Amino acid sequence: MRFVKGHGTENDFVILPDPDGELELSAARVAALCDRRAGIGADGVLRVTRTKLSPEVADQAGEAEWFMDYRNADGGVAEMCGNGTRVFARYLVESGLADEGEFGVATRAGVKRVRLARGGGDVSVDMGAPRVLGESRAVVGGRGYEGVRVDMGNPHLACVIGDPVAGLDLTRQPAFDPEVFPHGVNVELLNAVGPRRVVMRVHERGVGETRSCGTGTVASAVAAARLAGETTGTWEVEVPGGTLTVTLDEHTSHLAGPAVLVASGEILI
Ligand SMILES: N[C@@H](CCC[C@H](N)C(=O)O)C(=O)O
Repeated sequence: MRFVKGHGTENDFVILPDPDGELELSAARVAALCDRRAGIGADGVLRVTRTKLSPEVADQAGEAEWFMDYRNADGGVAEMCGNGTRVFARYLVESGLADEGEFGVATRAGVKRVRLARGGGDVSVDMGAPRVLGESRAVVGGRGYEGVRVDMGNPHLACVIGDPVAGLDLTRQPAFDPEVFPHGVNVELLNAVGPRRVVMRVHERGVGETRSCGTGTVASAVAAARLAGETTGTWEVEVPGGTLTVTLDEHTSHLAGPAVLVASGEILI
């Protein structure tokens, strides 16, 4: 089986081309591919398949030829992945499956419009309107942090905190209220470091700490904006793997940053 490896601000993915929808992708298979010692290593898998061949998203086929079937490193299915969408778009354009410019990508959270040029540069994606659902609490290293619940298609709890995020221990899943998040949650911890500039770390559901999370950066911008009494504007979100730009307007949100393909090969396991 062929694969391509790519990343967006070091949120990394194994890309599996499956144009005819023939691949049986079990959770165990995904976890084996994402294993950083016995496999290729990645935060998740992006299966590239035709929308019209995928019953769960076939209604999006008129707007998006290709479906990003995203799986977390533990093998679980997630609704949406912001960096994954950008890397997926990069793969489609560089492999000739889509033309540069703007086009739709089908996801479990609906069609996402992406914009990019062939050969490099930023990939931007219209992430849709973040839904603020209220507040909740995460506990990290015995300390509780209040945060904002943001639905980006997938669940987030974004906490603007006073402690420096650099000192946090994110080797374990932060504790959260399972009644509020029955399907788990991605937890972002952030410091406001300047006007519309934040530093963020994230513990992703189904993965662990990652070096970036696109949906998480949008949730973080929403949390920082609320604290500043703002609803629109452009935020720079520094993550361990780089910097992403998040723009919030009245109707939607945009995420922009680099998306890079680094290798391709044959899977032997
Ligand atoms: N890294 C992603 C988010 C991937 C899904 C997440 N772990 C979940 O389970 O919801 C991003 O860039 O958004």
